[in-house]
Amino acid sequence: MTIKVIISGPRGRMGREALDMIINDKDLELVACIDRMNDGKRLSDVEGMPNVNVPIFVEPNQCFQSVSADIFLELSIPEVGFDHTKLALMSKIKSVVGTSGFTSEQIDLLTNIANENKVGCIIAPNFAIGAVLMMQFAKKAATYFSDVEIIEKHHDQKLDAPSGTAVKTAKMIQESRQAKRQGHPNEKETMDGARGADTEGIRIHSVRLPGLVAHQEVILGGLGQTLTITHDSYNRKSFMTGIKYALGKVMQLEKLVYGMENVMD
Ligand SMILES: NC(=O)C1=CN([C@@H]2O[C@H](COP(=O)(O)OP(=O)(O)OC[C@H]3O[C@@H](n4cnc5c(N)ncnc54)[C@H](O)[C@@H]3O)[C@@H](O)[C@H]2O)C=CC1
Ligand SMILES: O=C(O)C1=N[C@H](C(=O)O)C[C@H](O)C1
Repeated sequence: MTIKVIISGPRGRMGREALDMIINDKDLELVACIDRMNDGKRLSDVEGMPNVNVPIFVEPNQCFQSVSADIFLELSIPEVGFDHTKLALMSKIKSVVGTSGFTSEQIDLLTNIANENKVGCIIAPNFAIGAVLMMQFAKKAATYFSDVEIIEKHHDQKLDAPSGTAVKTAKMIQESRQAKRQGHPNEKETMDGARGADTEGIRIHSVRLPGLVAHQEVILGGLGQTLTITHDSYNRKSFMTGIKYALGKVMQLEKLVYGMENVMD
């Protein structure tokens, strides 16, 4: 039996790559798309899209009520991704969420909906295996180095800052160390933002430049030494193995899991 997938954001950079992955995988079947335009059209009617005869919906609820699907794959924009996921879970459709930029409160709300309805959901700040390992290594390193800063670097079309990966990395590091104010106690910013965003003392610096895809450095400092843990995604294929893995894993879940590290064997 194939796993039936609805994808949100099919014309985006991630959506387009995920469409190809799903279409070429014998275990997966694309059954519908949610987009901000082309309502009522078939995917095959849209220029530049693969020749697959599935419906496109602008209204997520109309899609969830009329299409039989196993999983909703959210890859659109932060502004709508939360509502889409909430509606999918309320319709008892398992969800895999790649879209970043959700607040902690939004993640808590989705967790409650998924867990109360016993519907599987994976929110993956980063699907790339190397990025997940980078976060785990950073968490481990922070048990020895309590001073740490994060530099995340992305393409200049990214809507949210800091990145979902940086936020999750900081959360994982916070599990290994006490909240700590870093730097000189009397330090002052003479230009706003010079020290980056502050999350329980961990500073996150966001770089946005054309030419970049998705990159992160976690720099840990100790007496006379630093340790830098780096991950680079050079293209969006780097995320596809993780998406395929999450689609398989979420089928076994009846609750929400935040982070791929929590479903990796
Ligand atoms: N978790 C992960 O490993 C990764 C997550 N991302 C995240 O995935 C999301 C998508 O990234 P990209 O593809 O680079 O962005 P993109 O800007 O290329 O694509 C977003 C797409 O969403 C569509 N969209 C806008 N409103 C919509 C609506 N109401 N319904 C359905 N679709 C709508 C846009 O038309 C666009 O085609 C971002 O939040 C990004 O941060 C990106 C790469 C990896
Ligand atoms: O927008 C992107 O491109 C990416 N977004 C995710 C994030 O916010 O961490 C994952 C990856 O970094 C690519």
